Amino acid sequence: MVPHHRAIGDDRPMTDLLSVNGGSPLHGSITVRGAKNFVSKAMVASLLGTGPSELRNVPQIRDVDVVSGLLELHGVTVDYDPVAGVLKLDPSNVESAHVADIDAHAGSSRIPILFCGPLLHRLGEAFIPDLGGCRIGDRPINYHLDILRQFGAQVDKRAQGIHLTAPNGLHGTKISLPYPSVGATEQLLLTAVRAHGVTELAGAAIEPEIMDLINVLQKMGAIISVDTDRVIRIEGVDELTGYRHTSLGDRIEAASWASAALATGGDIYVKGATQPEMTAFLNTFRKVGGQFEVDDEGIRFFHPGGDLSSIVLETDVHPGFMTDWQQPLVVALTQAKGLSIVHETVYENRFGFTDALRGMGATIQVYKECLGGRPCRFGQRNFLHSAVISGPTKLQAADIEVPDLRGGFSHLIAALAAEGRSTVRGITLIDRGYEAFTEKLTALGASFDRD
Ligand SMILES: CC(=O)N[C@H]1[C@@H](OP(=O)(O)OP(=O)(O)OC[C@H]2O[C@@H](n3ccc(=O)[nH]c3=O)[C@H](O)[C@@H]2O)O[C@H](CO)[C@@H](O)[C@@H]1O
Ligand SMILES: C=C(OP(=O)(O)O)C(=O)O
Repeated sequence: MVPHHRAIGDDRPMTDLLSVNGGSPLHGSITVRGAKNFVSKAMVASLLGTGPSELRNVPQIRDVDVVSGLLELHGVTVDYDPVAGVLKLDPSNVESAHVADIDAHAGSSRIPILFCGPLLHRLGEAFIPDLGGCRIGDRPINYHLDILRQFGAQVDKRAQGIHLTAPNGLHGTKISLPYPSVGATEQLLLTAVRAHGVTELAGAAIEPEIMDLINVLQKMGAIISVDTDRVIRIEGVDELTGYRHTSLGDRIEAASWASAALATGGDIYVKGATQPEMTAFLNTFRKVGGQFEVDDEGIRFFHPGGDLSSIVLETDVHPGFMTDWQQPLVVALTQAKGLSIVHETVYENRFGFTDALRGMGATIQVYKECLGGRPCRFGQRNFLHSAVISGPTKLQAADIEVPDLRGGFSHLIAALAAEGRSTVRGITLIDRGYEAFTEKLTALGASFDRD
């Protein structure tokens, strides 16, 4: 396993506090590599292969470390070159891991639940630790467990984690998801590709990261078709090989830097950002008043000067405006003229990070009603899932604590936009999904200390 470090090749430990001297626009060029929400899944897929796999464009983020550790516990040989971004995974000697070792990974990320199908196929049983991930809602795993049961798995919930077996093997089935969950769709794919017979999933999520996982599985020998009506069909096969694949870029990281450019009045070229995966974000960015230029290698995002415009926005599953883009963009909306409305329809509790923004002078109110669009699943319940942002407001420096991955990056953007010296605590959480972000801040001319 490769521990996450301050910079590629630099193994000094990092502190958890960043002091930011804000108030200056970010200017310059940075690179984003592979998508956190794809790379981790492609790593799990390697467990299904009879031979080694090679994944390229792999970023040095903590979620890669976590999944590497879990794979190693199961006997997979992991060899990661962070400079080249090449990850080699050899599953030739997959074995059951010690339960105590697995439990030690409790709370580390949400990826362990995706080990179920591959381990059941490989070993006939799976031990899964309690999941982690961002606390932005309840995040139940009922769809995952229902899917696994429908394939024929027996699920035993324990005081810590879950234990699964498949005494009669796993068999293709017909499933309809009540909501197009990304994780549940991936669960189904990783289980169906080697199940006996045909599986059909209606109501599937079709995020670009899922499409790239399908690319990987097809390279391994799987037979998968995707219809335009969110129906995915998989014909199970007896054996899958390893794969060689280059990850798609991280569209969430790219949008986060774009939002930082807008909030600070700056100009950032994001090498590795790609247009097709960011259509919904680019439309919104333009409506707010940001400008962008797309070329073959990336996208330049910049604030053209003048006022930004307020907007009405709803987060949604792909191809809509994704929820993970919401938090960084809200910081930019504090600088837009007028009232913006943001309706979060994917997670019921993703506005907690606005408390700190209010403390910095932003005018943001959160409501339990579905504002600005259609009613969503959270409407008749007690969740503060709509926000009204009134701007522009001058942000003031403050001492803030990182609540979660995207909320933390948003706080960082706010600190960079605010005049004066802010302290941002708990920034190692940001390492979970933003590669070398302090180096990128330096490249963009930010003034801060991390030591
Ligand atoms: C590692 C990773 O890829 N994380 C992403 C993934 O999370 P993740 O796969 O966890 O998100 P889901 O798409 O599954 O969740 C969407 C909604 O479905 C609900 N749900 C989900 C599963 C379930 O069994 N029951 C249930 O009710 C969730 O509570 C949530 O309200 O997709 C999200 C939506 O694009 C992104 O925000 C996350 O960054
Ligand atoms: C919610 C996120 O990730 P995770 O599912 O890993 O918590 C995210 O990347 O914004």
